[in-house]
Amino acid sequence: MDLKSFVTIVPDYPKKGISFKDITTIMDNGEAYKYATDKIVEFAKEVGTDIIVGPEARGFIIGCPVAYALEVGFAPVRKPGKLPRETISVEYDLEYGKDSLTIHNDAIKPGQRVLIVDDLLATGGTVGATVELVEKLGGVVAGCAFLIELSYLNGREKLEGYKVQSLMTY
Ligand SMILES: O=P(O)(O)OC[C@H]1O[C@H](OP(=O)(O)OP(=O)(O)O)[C@H](O)[C@@H]1O
Ligand SMILES: Nc1ncnc2[nH]cnc12
Repeated sequence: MDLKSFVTIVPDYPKKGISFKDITTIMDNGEAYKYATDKIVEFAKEVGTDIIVGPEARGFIIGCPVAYALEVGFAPVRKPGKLPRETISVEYDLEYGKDSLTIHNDAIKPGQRVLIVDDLLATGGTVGATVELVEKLGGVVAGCAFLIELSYLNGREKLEGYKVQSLMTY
């Protein structure tokens, strides 16, 4: 399947002046959504996965069906103040801004193999912070999977030494 044909490019994303890659047109097509999910499931099996971790909000949309298909758990990574129990947090840079991410401090068991899943790799700030959160809890990052990688932003440099899969590159 030509997954790229389901991505909608918004050339001048309002106010932020970036070329936005809209994945909602993958998700609202059952076949495309399943195809993308199945590809990440294959990668998850290859690297060995005990649990999926995904950053809000689009990481949930991609990560949860992968967890369901693998019959493993999903642990959410969220912006501060959203998770109800005790968390650990890490600061990170976005392509357009700065923020922190948090995870429940008991979400990952030490030694668990974690697949980090998100819709898109841009500067790598989000995934870099997510890797840090997982490792702080004693998890082993088995790999990182994305639908889209914006290679011109060099986010992969933040993932040196980790297994990375992107289904589409721009
Ligand atoms: O590699 P980076 O430069 O960190 O950018 C990638 C992140 O940016 C977007 O999320 P955003 O923070 O916009 O939140 P959203 O998923 O809630 O829209 C996207 O879903 C990734 O998580
Ligand atoms: N260019 C982009 N398109 C969609 N989501 C993004 N998140 C960060 N940069 C993005």
